[in-house]
Amino acid sequence: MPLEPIRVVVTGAAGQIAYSLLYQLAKGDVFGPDQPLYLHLLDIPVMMGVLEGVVMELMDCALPLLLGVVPTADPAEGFKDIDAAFLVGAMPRKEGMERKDLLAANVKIFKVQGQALDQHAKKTVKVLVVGNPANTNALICSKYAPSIPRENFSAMTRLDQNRAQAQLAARFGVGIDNVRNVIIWGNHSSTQYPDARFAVVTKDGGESRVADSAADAAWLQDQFISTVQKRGAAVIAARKMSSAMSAAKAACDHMRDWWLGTTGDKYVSMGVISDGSYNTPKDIIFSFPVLVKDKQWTIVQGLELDAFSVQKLQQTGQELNEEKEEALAVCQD
Ligand SMILES: NC(=O)c1ccc[n+]([C@@H]2O[C@H](COP(=O)([O-])OP(=O)(O)OC[C@H]3O[C@@H](n4cnc5c(N)ncnc54)[C@H](O)[C@@H]3O)[C@@H](O)[C@H]2O)c1
Ligand SMILES: O=C(O)CC[C@H](O)C(=O)O
Repeated sequence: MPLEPIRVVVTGAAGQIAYSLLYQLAKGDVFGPDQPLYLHLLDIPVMMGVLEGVVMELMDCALPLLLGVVPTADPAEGFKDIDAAFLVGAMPRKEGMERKDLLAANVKIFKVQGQALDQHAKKTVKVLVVGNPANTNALICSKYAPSIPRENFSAMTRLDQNRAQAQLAARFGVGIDNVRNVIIWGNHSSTQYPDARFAVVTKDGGESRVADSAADAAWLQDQFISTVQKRGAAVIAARKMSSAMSAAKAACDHMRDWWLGTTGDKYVSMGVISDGSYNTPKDIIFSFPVLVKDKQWTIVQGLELDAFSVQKLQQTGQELNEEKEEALAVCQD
């Protein structure tokens, strides 16, 4: 039986992340090689000319799964009957800015899009927020879409997870697939806590916990964490533009695992609504290790936190609480 087509929206569709993302979506990398889809491309009116070019290119890719494209500047049309949403459209930060400096500029976009999702999307829609500050934008989006379950909103920390996994693979001299269960806790910001204490490396046919390697202990606690925390800024400094290819790949990884499920005991990090697990503040979008089955995520429980980790989780949780307060104030203006 052929699968029913789905509708997927990408906002910021004329921007640089979308330029990498759309091809991967349209060729079946995320929803599966047999899943036909319609792509809704939302951007702002001034970008409609550029978007026309993107539509031409998608057509010229000649991809069998892509049944149609809906380019628009109207959120009502963009979010109509949507099954999955990639909310990318927002201003990226420039050199010297913190991601939270974007808050005032970007958070109102997510209020409007939350309202449009609430009115026009399917109630089962899975929403991935990429635009920064991603965690707080996701929270605001969910707040303004009260008819959609809060569990259906997530923020992207998969790029941080991929960065952490790549750092470990390079350090331990193994392929990327031979590293699993590194965790990103908290905010997609420089307070995030990349945690390798439970990460497992497969090498020469055996498995070992990276944390058991005494030779790497200082590196893990220091350079590893700061490299991952500051990687976005390092890319901006080098490229003079924020990460795009790797961000698009991470968005695909995030949504694919949410849509199709995780495998075995291999967990992934997603920014999701906090239920207070691991003593984190409730009702913020906090990145946790999760497992996914039947399109539902559950937070991995029972991981032991040492004093260092407790302090790191507190710090990033506090930043998210502060962002939340500021965002709520901006939305009331
Ligand atoms: N979570 C992450 O890991 C991660 C990684 C990389 C980038 N980002 C963030 O993703 C966002 C997009 O980055 P980019 O490099 O693609 O930026 P970009 O400037 O190339 O593209 C952004 C696009 O969004 C559009 N846009 C602006 N307001 C909009 C609105 N209200 N509705 C629809 N579209 C709108 C713009 O017109 C533009 O085409 C930034 O906020 C960036 O910081 C997040
Ligand atoms: O703002 C940034 O840090 C750059 C975009 C993105 O958040 C990233 O992690 O690469």
